[in-house]
Order: sequence, then C-alpha cells, then structure tokens
Amino acid sequence: MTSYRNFGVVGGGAWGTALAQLLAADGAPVRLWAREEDVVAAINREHRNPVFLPGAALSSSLIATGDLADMADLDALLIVVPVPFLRAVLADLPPGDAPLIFCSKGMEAGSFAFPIDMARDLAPLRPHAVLSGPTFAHEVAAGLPTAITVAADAEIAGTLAQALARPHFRPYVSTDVIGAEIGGAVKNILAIACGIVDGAGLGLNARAALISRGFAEMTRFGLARGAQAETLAGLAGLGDLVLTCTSSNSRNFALGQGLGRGEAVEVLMADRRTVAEGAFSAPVVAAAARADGIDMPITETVARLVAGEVRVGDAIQALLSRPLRPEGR
Ligand SMILES: NC(=O)C1=CN([C@@H]2O[C@H](COP(=O)(O)OP(=O)(O)OC[C@H]3O[C@@H](n4cnc5c(N)ncnc54)[C@H](O)[C@@H]3O)[C@@H](O)[C@H]2O)C=CC1
Ligand SMILES: O=C(CO)COP(=O)(O)O
Repeated sequence: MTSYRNFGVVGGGAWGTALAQLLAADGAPVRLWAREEDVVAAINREHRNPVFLPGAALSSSLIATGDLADMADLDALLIVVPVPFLRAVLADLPPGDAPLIFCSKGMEAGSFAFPIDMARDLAPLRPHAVLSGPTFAHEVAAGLPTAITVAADAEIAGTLAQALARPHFRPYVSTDVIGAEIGGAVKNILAIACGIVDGAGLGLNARAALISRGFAEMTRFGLARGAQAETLAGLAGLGDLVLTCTSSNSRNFALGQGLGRGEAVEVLMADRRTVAEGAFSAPVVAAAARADGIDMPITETVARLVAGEVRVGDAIQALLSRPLRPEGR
C-alpha cells in the first residue's frame, strides 16, 4: 500500500493555505502553488498569507511557488482552486501519477461537471479523491477540532485518511465521491439563501425551515445522481449545510446577508478577491436540476437573485405562496 508523505497544494486561497498549514504544522515539507505573486512572496518571506488567510501564522516548512511545474514529483496533490477556474489549472498541471484530492465545492457552468468529472477528462490516469465537510479555513489553520469526509475508492480513501489525519483533524472514509461533491456544491447555494433570511430579518424559524427544505432539495438532487443518503446526511452534506447556514464566517452566507439587506448584487460581487462559490453554482445546479426534472425551488430562487432577475421581497413571497404539499416531496 502506497503512503503519502510529500503533499502539494494547488491553490493559495484561504482553504488551500489552511490545508497546507495543517500538513506542514509538524515541520513536514509542503509545497503550495499560488497564482498571485504577492501571496507567494508573503508566504515565503513572512510565513503569512495576508490576502486570503490573514491572522494565521504559517510553518516555515510550507514553501510557496508560482510555477505549476513545481507540483511534479510529489506523492499527492490537494486541488483547491475555485471551480470556475479549475479546468484551466488542471490542464496546466505537469504530468504524473500522484492522486488528485479535490477540495473545491461547485459545479462547472455549461458542462455540469464536478471537479472529479474534469479530472476524468484531463488527468484520467491519476487516482482521484474528494475532501469535503464543515471546515472553516481559519479554524483548521488554528488547529481547532474538525471532522471531514474523504471519498475515493476504498483503498485510496483509507490511505489518504491516514496521511491527512492529525490529532485535531479527523477524516471519515467514504466511497461515495458524487455524494461528497453534491453536498459541498449545494450547501453553498443554501448558505446564500440562509444569509438572505438573516439579512432580511426573517427570523430563526424561517432559517430552520430553509435548512430542512434545502436539505430535502440536496437529497432529491443527490439521490437522482447516484449519491448515497448517508453521505448527504453526513459531514459533506448536512454537516457543512449547518455550519455555513448559521455563520457569517461563511462567504456565501455573508453574500446572502448583503442581498437580504437590499444591497445590489453587482456591488456585492464587484472587486472581490475571495469567492462565494454558491453564486457561480446556483444557476448551474438549477439548470442541471431542471434538465433532470428535479424540483429545487430554493436553488432556483437563489439563481434568480444572484442574476438580479428578482427582488428579495418578491422571491420570498413566491417561495411562501407555493402550493402546500406532503413533507416527503
Ligand atoms: N475558505 C474555506 O473555509 C473553504 C473553502 N472551500 C472551497 O475551496 C475552494 C477555494 O476557496 P478558497 O480557498 O476559500 O478561496 P479564496 O476565496 O480564499 O480565494 C480565491 C481563490 O481563487 C483563486 N483565483 C481567483 N481567480 C482565479 C483564476 N482566474 N484562476 C485560478 N484561480 C483563481 C485565487 O488565486 C484564490 O486561490 C472553493 O471551492 C471553496 O468553496 C472548501 C472548504 C472550506
Ligand atoms: O465550505 C466552507 C466551510 O465548510 C466555507 O464556506 P464559504 O465558502 O461559504 O465561506
């Protein structure tokens, strides 16, 4: 059985930096590719990432590079690039047979591809895995207790879980790759919806209703695409849904809060260096669900709100006036 010792991390945003720090905290060498020169320089000179993860002190064994060629000859690569930019970065990865572990949460516009689908196209000979769960980057970087799902073929998932586990970081193994991907992508959209409810002052009953009915949407979509119910009810689905629907530390929830307060979507999305993946994924998942004949009214509403097609008050009214129905549908 292979063991993974030398990790590379592709993507120097908050989550890539936190994962790299998790693996480098004990002095193990970790290589991190970041797109921004200022991020590479700050990590190597000051052992900080002031752009995407301010406040976290990074290990000196974490070395940043701006050259993807430096990601060759490592045992495993964590891929932490937002989904809209992922295909282009994957296409530029140096060849190799190290496993790719996908940590991004979203679905690609046009192709309806999840990260693992892109990898099957662009890196078919490498093993693939998904790492997903309720994991705010700043908490992982600070060494706070965290549990996560690692999904892949059983042997790879088990070996990766051993290699990634730390006293405060506990991976749970699954073979349900599609379930882990769907949980992460859909929860981002629902976090925007919950932020809207919070920003509009609609109360905690409404938020709990959205979490439950949103989870019903995630489950319908997931089961239709072959996900397992227990994955969706686990860390990568319900766990992450609860985390990001209840905290303004979530960029998706915070975006929703702005919308709920009546701020214009163009203003909220302008000049961002950080991502709210749900804003990209909402129209994609809504279109995929429509194509599959699956009812996802909350996702559909978020898609229309981020497109600026409907006002918050009208959207909420439309959701509340839908015909009454049995809870199981
Ligand atoms: N921040 C968090 O706590 C967590 C984030 N995630 C997921 O990880 C993924 C990455 O998110 P973060 O690290 O938080 O990002 P971030 O919001 O901190 O930073 C933005 C990232 O996007 C990259 N980027 C921007 N334009 C790009 C382009 N044209 N080409 C390639 N890359 C570009 C930046 O280089 C940077 O790495 C997302 O899918 C997110 O949903 C998953 C778990 C936790
Ligand atoms: O996915 C996350 C935590 O699990 C982070 O959520 P946001 O992208 O909404 O900040």
